[in-house]
Amino acid sequence: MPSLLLASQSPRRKALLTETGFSFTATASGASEVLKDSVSPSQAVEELAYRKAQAVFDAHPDHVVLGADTVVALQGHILGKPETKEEARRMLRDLSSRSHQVFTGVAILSRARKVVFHEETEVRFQTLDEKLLEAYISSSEPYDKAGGYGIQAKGRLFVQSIHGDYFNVVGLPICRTVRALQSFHIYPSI
Ligand SMILES: Cc1cn([C@H]2C[C@H](O)[C@@H](COP(=O)(O)OP(=O)(O)OP(=O)(O)O)O2)c(=O)[nH]c1=O
Repeated sequence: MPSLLLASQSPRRKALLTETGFSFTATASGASEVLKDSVSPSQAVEELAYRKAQAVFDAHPDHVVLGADTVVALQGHILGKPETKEEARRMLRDLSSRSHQVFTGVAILSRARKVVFHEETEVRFQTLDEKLLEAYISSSEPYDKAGGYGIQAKGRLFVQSIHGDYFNVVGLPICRTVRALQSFHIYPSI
């Protein structure tokens, strides 16, 4: 059976794959995440997922390599990870009382096949309570996450509704990923 390499150091992606029953080895890709400004959210996540997978595949061509990338998009504009408290505050205020889209791109590469796709989930935030917002941005949670929140943790306090694959928001669209991995003869154990 081919063995799976995850081109990611994201703790969420590792946990999602493990909980779903996959065995794999995780390795950092070191791929550049710089993109042209004109690129759309769906193009961005597919391109970055591909770069991450390709960087690891180049070093391990006998494996099946999976890369992924997640961004939040508000009215077509990409929100990455906030670097400062001010940036996190601004991002979360922008998301307040509105719907945004979470895009995750996935690339799976082997010698025999290449599969690249993205999944989109719509998330609506309730009107943010200023006290909760200040407490949230004073925690460490927003800073390694696209859009500055984590739906799987305290960030769920802001979420009014979601339409689409929940796991896509956390960082990996499990349903489509499982199907795609099957086409590489990689199956979860149950
Ligand atoms: C919106 C949202 C994003 N995120 C995370 C998923 C991704 O890990 C992160 C977006 O950053 P990515 O650049 O996609 O991934 P990463 O840097 O964490 O890991 P790697 O490049 O090694 O694969 O935001 C959540 O955990 N919860 C959420 O609700």
